[in-house]
Amino acid sequence: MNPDVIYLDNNATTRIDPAVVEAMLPYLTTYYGNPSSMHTFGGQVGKAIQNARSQVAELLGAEPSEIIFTSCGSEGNNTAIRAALAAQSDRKHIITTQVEHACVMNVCKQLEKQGYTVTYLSVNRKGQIDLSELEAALTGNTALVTTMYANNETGTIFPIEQIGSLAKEYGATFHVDAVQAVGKIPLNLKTSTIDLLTLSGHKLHAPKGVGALYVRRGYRFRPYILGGHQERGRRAGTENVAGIVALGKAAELELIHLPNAIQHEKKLRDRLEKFLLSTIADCEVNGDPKNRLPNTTNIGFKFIEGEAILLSLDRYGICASSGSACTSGSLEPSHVLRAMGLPYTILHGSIRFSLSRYTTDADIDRVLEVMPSIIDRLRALSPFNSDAAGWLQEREEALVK
Ligand SMILES: Cc1ncc(COP(=O)(O)O)c(C=O)c1O
Ligand code: FES
Repeated sequence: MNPDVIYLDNNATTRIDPAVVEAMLPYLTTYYGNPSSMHTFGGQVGKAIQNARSQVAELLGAEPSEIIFTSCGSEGNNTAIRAALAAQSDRKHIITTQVEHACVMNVCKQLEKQGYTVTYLSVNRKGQIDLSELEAALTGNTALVTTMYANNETGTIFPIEQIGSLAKEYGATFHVDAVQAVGKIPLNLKTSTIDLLTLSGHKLHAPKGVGALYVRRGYRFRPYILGGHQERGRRAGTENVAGIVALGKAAELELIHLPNAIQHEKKLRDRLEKFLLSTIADCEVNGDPKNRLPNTTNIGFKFIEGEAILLSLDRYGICASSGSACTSGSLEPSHVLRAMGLPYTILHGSIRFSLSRYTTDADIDRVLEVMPSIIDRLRALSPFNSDAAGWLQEREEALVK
């Protein structure tokens, strides 16, 4: 591990567990056969894939036959949405939320151009949806309800089973983007209303470029990538064997680590949050404090730019983020925080710290040591740190009302 880096950006990606690297390496060197080949050399690789399938299934409380390996979370989400629409091709309505990841949002935008109607459920100041808005939107024409399990930016967890029960009442498919939930909180799909669920390896200490899609047994699944017969004809393409073995191992390790990791991350996250809120003026937590991932905190510091905070933290080797990795750099305020209706002054000054089981007390101590002076310095430089700021905020609050 790079000893100079304090890595608090685990919702963007995670460190690969050394045991995962060890498990995958033989499939990049010795066992390079094609799992579809007839010979024993290829066949043993096929067995490794089946083993990984069982490991991923076990983490989710699913059956191995319910797991399809994919190349990433984005592929899983694209596949799930298209599969749901193909399963009920007479229905032309989709329900999603205003805070989804780009790989759901942009598919929905495209589907609108292709004749589908999409309802984007709003969220409140905590980033929570209103179930009555969902109920009012559902009709017999709704093919799909697709929501995330937990938000990548704020960690807010949606009431998944309640959403699923409503979707079922109207015969709609329920797809969940659980990329940020798997490996962070326990899931049990045995007793769930979820039909399709997406996960991504690089968010749970496996490498980038591998993921999985859970498809409930009996679901009329239509493949998205057509070609050979891999994954029982449900996802064509020669398998990323090393990546799949890695994902299997990472899933197995999550089952072992999860209970302690939750306690560990929550304790450190809460300490970080409490200290910052009590020592720095004009800052607040964005998200739902009661229903939130244990590893995530998103904090808005009024009157300064989040990007400036990140650059200052970067000078100390501290990695955090604002918005999501794929939209950062655009200087556009996050669509998630915007949908939550946050005032302009917080919207631009919000940053996310996301922890993992590798985060240490010393990491948090270092952040606490440097943050107050970073914020003081930036506020002293800020053109908003004057009467103008108060005026701007009042004007905005008046507009919101
Ligand atoms: C909520 C959510 N969905 C989907 C994705 C996409 O996953 P991947 O990077 O594996 O394509 C991400 C990752 O950034 C995410 O945070
Ligand atoms: S690809 Fe991960 S945040 Fe966008």
